[in-house]
Amino acid sequence: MAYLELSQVAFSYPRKKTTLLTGINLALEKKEITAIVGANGSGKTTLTKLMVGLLRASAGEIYLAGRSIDNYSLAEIGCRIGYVFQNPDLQLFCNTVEEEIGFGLIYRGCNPYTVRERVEFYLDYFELAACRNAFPLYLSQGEKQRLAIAAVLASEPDFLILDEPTIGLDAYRKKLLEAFLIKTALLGRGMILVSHDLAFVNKVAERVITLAEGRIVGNDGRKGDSGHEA
Ligand SMILES: Nc1ncnc2c1ncn2[C@@H]1O[C@H](COP(=O)(O)OP(=O)(O)OP(=O)(O)O)[C@@H](O)[C@H]1O
Repeated sequence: MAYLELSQVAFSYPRKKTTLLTGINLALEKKEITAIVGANGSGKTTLTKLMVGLLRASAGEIYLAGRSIDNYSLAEIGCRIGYVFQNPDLQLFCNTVEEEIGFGLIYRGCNPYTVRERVEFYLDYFELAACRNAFPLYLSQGEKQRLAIAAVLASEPDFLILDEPTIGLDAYRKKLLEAFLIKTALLGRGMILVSHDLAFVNKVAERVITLAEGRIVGNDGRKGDSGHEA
C-alpha cells in the first residue's frame, strides 16, 4: 500500500447542492513530488485538507501509512504530514522567527542542541537569519512564505503538502526552494504541491494530477523529465 491512498473519495461542503469531488483514487508514495493543478475552485485545496483530516470525506476511504485516517488524531497526522497553507498568516503564531522554526521540534521533544542546530540551518538556508528576532507577522509576504515553509520542513515530517508555495517568492528564492524540495524528496520525504505556477511544477514535480469538474482528469507520471530521480 502507498504511503497516502485515497479510494473512491467524494466530498461536498455542507449546504452546497453540488458534489465538489467525486471518485478520487490516488496513491502517493514517500519520496515522490506530485503536483495538483486545476482551475480556481476545482477543489485542489479541499482535496489536500481531506488528506490531513481537516475535512472528512463524504464517501470513500483515505489511508495514511496503511491505516484509515479516521483512526488518527489531528496531532498524529500533523506529525506525519507537514502542511504549508496558501496564506502563511494562518500558521505563524510565535513571537520571533527563530521560535517559529524551533516550535515543532520542541513540541516533538527534540533535545536543545538539535533544535539549535536545525533552527540555524533553516535560518541560513531560507535567508532568514537577519530577521531571526523579528515578529513573524511583520515580515514581508515573501519572508512569511519562506518562514512558513522553513518551520514545517524543520520538524521533518514524512510527507509535505505545500499549497501555492511559490506565491510571494522572487526568482532567486524559487530556485532555492526548488533545489530544497528536490533534495527533500530524494531523502525520502514525498510531497504534494498545489500550484498554478506551471513553470515551477514542470521543474519540480514527477507527477502531475489535474482536477476538473470534481474529478481527476489527468495523472501524468513525468519521472525522468524532472531529472531528479534517485
Ligand atoms: N469552507 C467552505 N465552505 C463552502 N464552500 C467552500 C469552502 N471552502 C471552499 N469552498 C468552495 O469549494 C470550491 C473549491 O475550493 P478550493 O479552495 O478547494 O479550490 P482550489 O482549486 O484550491 O482553488 P484556488 O485555485 O482558487 O486556490 C470553491 O468553489 C470554494 O468556494
